[in-house]
Amino acid sequence: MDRALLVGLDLGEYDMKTSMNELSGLAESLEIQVIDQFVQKADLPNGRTYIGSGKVEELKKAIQVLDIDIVIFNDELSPAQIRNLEKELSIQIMDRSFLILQIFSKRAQTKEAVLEVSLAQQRYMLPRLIGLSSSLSRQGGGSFNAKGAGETQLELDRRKIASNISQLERELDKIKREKDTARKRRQNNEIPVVSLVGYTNVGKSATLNAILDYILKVSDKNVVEKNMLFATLSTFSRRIKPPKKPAFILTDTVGFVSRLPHDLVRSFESTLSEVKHADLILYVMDGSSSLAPLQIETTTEVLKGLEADQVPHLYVLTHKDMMFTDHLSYHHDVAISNKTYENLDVLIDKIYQKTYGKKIIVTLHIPFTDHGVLHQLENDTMILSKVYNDTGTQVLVELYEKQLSQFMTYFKHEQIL
Ligand SMILES: Nc1nc2c(ncn2[C@@H]2O[C@H](COP(=O)(O)OP(=O)(O)OP(=O)(O)O)[C@@H](O)[C@H]2O)c(=O)[nH]1
Ligand SMILES: [Mg+2]
Repeated sequence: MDRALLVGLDLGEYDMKTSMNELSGLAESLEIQVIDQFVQKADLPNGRTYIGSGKVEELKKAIQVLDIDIVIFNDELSPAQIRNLEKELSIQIMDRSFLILQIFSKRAQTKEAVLEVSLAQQRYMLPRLIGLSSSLSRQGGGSFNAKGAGETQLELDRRKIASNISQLERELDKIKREKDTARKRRQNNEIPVVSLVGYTNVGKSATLNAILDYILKVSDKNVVEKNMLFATLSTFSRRIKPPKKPAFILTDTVGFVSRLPHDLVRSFESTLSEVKHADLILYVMDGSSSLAPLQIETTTEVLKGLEADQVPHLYVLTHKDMMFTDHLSYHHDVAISNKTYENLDVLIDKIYQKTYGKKIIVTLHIPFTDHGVLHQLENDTMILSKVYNDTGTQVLVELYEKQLSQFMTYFKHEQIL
């Protein structure tokens, strides 16, 4: 197991303790052992080495005394900063972006996620090749033509990466087009799409599983839910059709973390485009965590970047079974438990109100010739009464406002409640 030192620069932009703890969690999920943390207060990062020269000296000593293998920085470093730090500390340097990319790379399973992570990694690498190649030629050292050979190699590497990037972009574009077609087909069916979004490990996948189990009585779990960062890296959609109600599509997707690497968000365009086209977004927060408000801030930021912040939404707190009462003061529409299923019915009700509108009671007249319609009403609405007459069936049904358009030709009148 690699032994790591974490380094953070406190520029007063965010809560340092929380952020360093999160970095520590990220490192641990790559099975890196965190030995100690260094935080320096500063007005600006040092252009050459990110932290000040005094701190670099201090780090050098700590690396020896604590027998450290990697130094991890809580920020994205410039190519020059990586190169200079590597030179001065003679040790492997990782920045926050690289660390997150590594985790994604380890977790990616579907073809789409694997391609997206590779694309993000190649995009991250391209401007950093100089740093990497200088450390390579240092290792090779001594050759009389080292500099020239290094430059040629650099050019070759650069071309290779650029060609990988366009290859990956092409493959992902193909997947995205297929998904667009599937989505259009769904939109034509007018089934609303509801997307679960939020910070990593807050309970998005668990919410999908709980709804499947509670509403549909499908007890075999459908998506992986795990107490680990970035358990889900691909989108998974399930059609949810409770008895006597219309269907909707529920989509689980990749979780966020604060300051997600820009390359990563850009590369996950195909996966995240689902969110942008959703009819309703469920902002999921862990109600048992004091970090919930911070997590929702991050989620809102990412959604803004995806131009998905205008989509109608609901704030959902999970972990109600483990929640401190004061956390109920977090702004939310519903607090649920995916363990006891408390309030899942409330959540479902709210999802219907947001996607299908309010409930109404109407009288419809279905001629005998359109018998299939009665069957559909039995399935998708609540039939309150039925009277047969000479020409067909007069039915009193309770349904959602937006369902009515399908049955408009049979409409007689609405009952005012
Ligand atoms: N007690 C309790 N545990 C929950 C609840 N919701 C989720 N969990 C647990 O929290 C952990 C994380 O849940 P996931 O559903 O995997 O989280 P996620 O948001 O999908 O995470 P990523 O896929 O990493 O983005 C799992 O161990 C769940 O079983 C809840 O309401 N109560
Ligand atoms: Mg998940």
